[in-house]
Amino acid sequence: MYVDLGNALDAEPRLTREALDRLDERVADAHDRIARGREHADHGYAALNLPDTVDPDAIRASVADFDDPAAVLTVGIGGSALGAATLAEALGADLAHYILDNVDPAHVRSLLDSLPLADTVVHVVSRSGTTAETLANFLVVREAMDRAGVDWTDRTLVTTGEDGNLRRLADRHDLPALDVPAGVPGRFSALSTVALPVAALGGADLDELLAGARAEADRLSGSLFDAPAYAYGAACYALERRGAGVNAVMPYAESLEFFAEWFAQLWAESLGKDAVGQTPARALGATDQHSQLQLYRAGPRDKLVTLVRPRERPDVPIPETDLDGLSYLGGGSLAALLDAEFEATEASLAAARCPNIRIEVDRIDERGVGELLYGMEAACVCYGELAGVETFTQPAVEWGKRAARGLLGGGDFPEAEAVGEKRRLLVE
Ligand SMILES: O=P(O)(O)OC[C@H]1O[C@H](O)[C@H](O)[C@@H](O)[C@@H]1O
Repeated sequence: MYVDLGNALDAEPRLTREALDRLDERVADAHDRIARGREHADHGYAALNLPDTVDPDAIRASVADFDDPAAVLTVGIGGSALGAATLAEALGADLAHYILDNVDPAHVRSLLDSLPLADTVVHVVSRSGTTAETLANFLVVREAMDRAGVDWTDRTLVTTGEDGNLRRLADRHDLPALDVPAGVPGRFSALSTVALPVAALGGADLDELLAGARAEADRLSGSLFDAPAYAYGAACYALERRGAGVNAVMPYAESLEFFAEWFAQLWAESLGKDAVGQTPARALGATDQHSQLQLYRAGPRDKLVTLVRPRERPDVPIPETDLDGLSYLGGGSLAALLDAEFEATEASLAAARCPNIRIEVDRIDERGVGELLYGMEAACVCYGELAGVETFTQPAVEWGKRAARGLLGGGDFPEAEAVGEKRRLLVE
């Protein structure tokens, strides 16, 4: 992964090269803490060991019996869905991958009506094994398969923790079940049993994916100037402290659209604590040049824009045309056009002194995606160390989960009482 910080310097909010040099001493300390955490496989830090601790053979074996399914359905939410979505979109070009994360009944019904259930593999994922949305959706999927005369126990793979309702369900029906690795929070689990089965079903080379992640791990060092992941994490932290409370992540690749969503959870849930944090915004180049870019360039000076692209991509030629005014396009190619748009956006932000950072991988292939996901995770951990937050917890999310569970009669949760204390000012 390549990280270019040039346009992040001396913009507005203002980060100087000298400030980065000073921050580098703290990055060295952060790196020591991260290295120690990895060595002891402490909670969260263990995620950065995944390229070495995950067993790709076991993952390949877990999907080997599902030969060539027409579709794969991931039932999970948050970190238990977005990693699979990211990998499937980036690498599984021929894989028909669907996600059931939300419990919007209209969506669930229409998706189940359209899926070839007899030929669909269902991967149910929940680290805790208790998440209401995931368990409810799975019960609905099971029943839909039953009604369609499909033996769902033959079509289901589970990934979950040691105990919890999903583990009990898997045991009761003797379903194939993979373990969520110990010490790895959901949003850091893409390179594990949580998302790799879908990548394997899509024909991705898991060894290369992990090799990409390992290459990025090997670049972690005590200086942000030698470690692309730390360069990104530290620059984001420094810019946020100076007023860039928003980080708009804009990949110039359609197959990285889910990556931006995955990143949003990683950044928001890990770093949004103690009145600290950087709000992730999702954009897509070149599409959002024609919508959101206006705000990024000319709106409040509270933003960093992260531009992401592969250095090489497959191409499509643009046919020649004799239409005046279009001749500059004819004979060119879509990749050249997209790259020109990328360069132009970067330059337009720089000219307006809006801080932006360029992140590149060689290609959107297993190696590139492994580098990118691992690099962003390490960047996030580095940011968390510098900010002094508990990167690996999500108490605000848990609060809401308990309130919802209490409301549904799933136990005695005092958080549910807040529902009665809400204020209203209804205008009809
Ligand atoms: O994997 P699960 O236990 O079902 O959790 C799924 C998601 O639930 C919560 O909302 C957590 O805050 C997320 O970090 C997690 O990814």
